[in-house]
Amino acid sequence: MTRPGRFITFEGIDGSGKSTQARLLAERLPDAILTREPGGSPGAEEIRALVLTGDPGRWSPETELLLFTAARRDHLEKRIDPALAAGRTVICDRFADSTRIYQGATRGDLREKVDTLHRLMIGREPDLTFIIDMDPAAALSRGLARPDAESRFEDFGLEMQERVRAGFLALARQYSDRCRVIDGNRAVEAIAADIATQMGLAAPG
Ligand SMILES: Nc1ncnc2c1ncn2[C@@H]1O[C@H](COP(=O)(O)OP(=O)(O)OP(=O)(O)O)[C@@H](O)[C@H]1O
Ligand SMILES: Cc1cn([C@H]2C[C@H](O)[C@@H](COP(=O)(O)O)O2)c(=O)[nH]c1=O
Repeated sequence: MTRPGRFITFEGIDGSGKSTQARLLAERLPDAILTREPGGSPGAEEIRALVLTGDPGRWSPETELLLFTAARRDHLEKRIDPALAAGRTVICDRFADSTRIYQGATRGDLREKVDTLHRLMIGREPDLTFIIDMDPAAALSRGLARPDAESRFEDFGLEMQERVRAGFLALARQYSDRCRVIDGNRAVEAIAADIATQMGLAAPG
């Protein structure tokens, strides 16, 4: 019988190094698929383009919540659930915790709606979540320096990043069974070694 795979997510503020660390972990696990949100399936990538590009004031927090949830539902159906059912490890760069923080507690105060939609339409929680925590000013300057920066949420600036960081730290306390806070104010290799230890892997060589 196939053993259901493990579902591992990376969360944190924009520019904290989530994608870098998710990729490095995926490279160490031969059975892993690496994916991201919003996106990860063709339909969800289309929704990503809709929600992350264009005028930052285009969507209300409520509409954003619906768009991110629709993208997640498609991603789950088409990619995450089939991979887990096949016994693979799924490593996802952001998942429902981002909705809890951005739409639920930062851009809007929609916690109840976020929880209700999650229960009705998603239902899945990660087995393990790495929250990459770092100084928002440093993360913001990293992000803004990237030529490919597409996260329009970076436009909301430092104060927003600080609120998001506080939100993720509070979430880590709330879901302490699955969340591990990782100090992201370090070199890439040191962070990767920390994550490898938490995973029970040998430090990267
Ligand atoms: N520990 C680190 N030290 C210095 N630079 C880093 C570190 N980790 C990542 N970077 C660089 O910072 C930038 C952002 O990294 P990355 O894309 O991994 O972050 P992210 O959290 O996924 O960002 P976003 O959420 O905005 O997509 C990249 O240019 C990356 O090379
Ligand atoms: C999943 C998800 C994401 N967001 C925000 C968070 C980021 O600012 C962008 C995604 O950009 P990244 O470069 O891929 O990190 O979207 C959100 O507001 N709600 C969500 O559910």
